[in-house]
Amino acid sequence: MLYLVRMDVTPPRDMDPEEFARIKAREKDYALALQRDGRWRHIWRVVGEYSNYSIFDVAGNDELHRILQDLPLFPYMRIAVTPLATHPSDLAAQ
Ligand SMILES: O=C(O)CC1=CCC(=O)O1
Repeated sequence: MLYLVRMDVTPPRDMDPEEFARIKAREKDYALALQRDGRWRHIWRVVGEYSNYSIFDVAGNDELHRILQDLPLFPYMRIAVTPLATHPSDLAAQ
């Protein structure tokens, strides 16, 4: 199943910048591993915001929830998930 996910990151004001840099490095490693295995299909920065839009291709809600919950930045994120279905006018679906 495909999901559009928006992640909005709010770094804690009082966190040591070096600690936050370490969390971001772990986040990047985690995201790259999921991109390499094909489950995190795309990630785009939202212009002017500390946010991204991502496309995930996973078995279903439970797998996506586990992936999102294990994000190192999860405690500092608001996440919105939109499940995607095939559009009848999609050329690829003809
Ligand atoms: O910077 C972000 O948008 C949060 C994030 C998700 C994966 C990653 O590497 O950073």
